[in-house]
Amino acid sequence: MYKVIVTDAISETGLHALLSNSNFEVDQATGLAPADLIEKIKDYDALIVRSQTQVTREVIQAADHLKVIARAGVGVDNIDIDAATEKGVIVINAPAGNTIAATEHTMAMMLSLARNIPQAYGSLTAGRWDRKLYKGVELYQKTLGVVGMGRIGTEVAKRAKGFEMNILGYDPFLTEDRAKKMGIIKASLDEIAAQADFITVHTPLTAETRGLIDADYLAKTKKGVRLINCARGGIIDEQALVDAVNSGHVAGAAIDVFEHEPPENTGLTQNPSIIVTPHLGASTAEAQEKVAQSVSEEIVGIFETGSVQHAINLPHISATVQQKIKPYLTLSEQMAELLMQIFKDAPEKIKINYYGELFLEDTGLLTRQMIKALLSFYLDGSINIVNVMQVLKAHSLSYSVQKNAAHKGFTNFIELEIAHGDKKATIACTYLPGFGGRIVSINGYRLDMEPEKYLLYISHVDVPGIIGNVGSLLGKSGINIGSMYVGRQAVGGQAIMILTVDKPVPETARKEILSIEDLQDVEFVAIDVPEEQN
Ligand SMILES: NC(=O)C1=CN([C@@H]2O[C@H](COP(=O)(O)OP(=O)(O)OC[C@H]3O[C@@H](n4cnc5c(N)ncnc54)[C@H](O)[C@@H]3O)[C@@H](O)[C@H]2O)C=CC1
Ligand SMILES: O=C(O)CCC(=O)C(=O)O
Repeated sequence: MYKVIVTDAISETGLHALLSNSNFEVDQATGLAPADLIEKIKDYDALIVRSQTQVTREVIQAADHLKVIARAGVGVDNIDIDAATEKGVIVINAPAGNTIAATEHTMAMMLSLARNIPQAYGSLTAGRWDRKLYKGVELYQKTLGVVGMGRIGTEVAKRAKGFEMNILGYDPFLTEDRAKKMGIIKASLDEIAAQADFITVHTPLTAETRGLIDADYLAKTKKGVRLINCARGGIIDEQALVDAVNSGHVAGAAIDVFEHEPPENTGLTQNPSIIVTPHLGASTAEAQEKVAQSVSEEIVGIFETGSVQHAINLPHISATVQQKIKPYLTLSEQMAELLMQIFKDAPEKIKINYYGELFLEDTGLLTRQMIKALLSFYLDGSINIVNVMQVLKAHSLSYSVQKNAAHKGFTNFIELEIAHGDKKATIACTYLPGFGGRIVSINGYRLDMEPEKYLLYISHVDVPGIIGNVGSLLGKSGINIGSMYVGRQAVGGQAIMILTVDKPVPETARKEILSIEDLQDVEFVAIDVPEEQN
């Protein structure tokens, strides 16, 4: 049973995937004080938040079982991603569920700003009939600058075109071609400043975008410009905006998000030319259901099948690629576990070669899986595919990945090499559709071995009688041999023998086998084999 805690107001219908699954127990506890969250989080496997809950380093460090932090929305600036990655906790979000809601809120803010709707409403409801004061401007044929042409910026641009506005788009990833197809103009920030009547920002808040629209930038804008921020507080410098509005250079602003929430700057929130909403961009019934549904389904997937789609702290891998590399996920991990148990020394260098069709795929997850299996031999169980690269770096270990379209006789082939000083070991695997995974070589010896739970790895000189002697010693210890794989360099030369056995080989039996003449090494290997593979 996995325990999930939801600490912000989330759509109950959207949580259906979790609430209807008997493997999950869901507790809802909104408005927790930071100290209460630190106390409570200890018991939970997953945490779901919106933007209210601050998931700090202290919260993450206190979470003994936490595997997933899910943000039911886009921005993850309320979550300490570095702390989560260090602890091996996957952070996911729901990137697309509230795009339309935030887009429509931006349009509502732009129209309200153009026509002074909130101010006029306030005036009339206060008993005044003031038509002169609230004369507005049209959007028609005005120039709109969209800063950040991602999901929301793009949808805003599409809708603004419906109002027959001229659109200037700025985004490091916006190409001339895409701009042309959308019927907008790719522009620089300065071009937007010089030409735009309205500027709307739709970037995340990053070191680069904090204060992107500051006093210097505002000074470059057209007199009478109107600004909208439905993205993140801080992209437009609040005090610079207030000053520019009060000076009359900026005609007005519409702000949904603030540097501190709830906002502290009354010059901003009580300014007659600035309209404000309390972070309502994503607050529609539809968006809340979609984001809750997205994170719920993904949490079920992570715990039940290991599939991750919207991880912030893992490389993104599309569903199609996940499908293609799936057969290799367990196999590559088993191969690395096996190699470590016969190699024993901590690897100082790790080399991974992908051959065949895998050459074309994103193999980042397989690389992480193998390195995790190697390092887990010496490091504690807290290492996982989320934090493995950090652990690797912290131990100053190097790894390299090479890809080669050549097949090496198989459609796909993965080779793993580890080294400690001058000592080296290699292993390779392939996947045969219809037959399953196979280890096809160890230290240069060719094999055709199905990974099994318990193995005995023996290196010896190729002389008669070894197999019989090993078999009788195992029999004496009541250990049954399931199958046997042998490989040799030359008749009478170096050879290896791998036996699959039905139960663990006790250390006394291993030592007895090791004393057989012409036998150099005997290692008992236990690898993680899922039930369905047995
Ligand atoms: N007010 C609200 O309730 C909501 C706010 N948001 C916020 O809206 C923002 C945009 O969300 P999405 O469009 O879904 O994100 P997105 O990731 O699809 O788009 C962001 C775009 O910003 C661009 N960008 C990054 N740095 C930039 C820079 N320095 N200059 C120009 N462009 C830059 C990126 O290239 C990307 O195309 C986010 O901050 C998100 O947190 C999203 C939903 C609701
Ligand atoms: O959950 C919310 O209401 C805030 C949405 C938001 O800001 C986001 O998704 O980035």
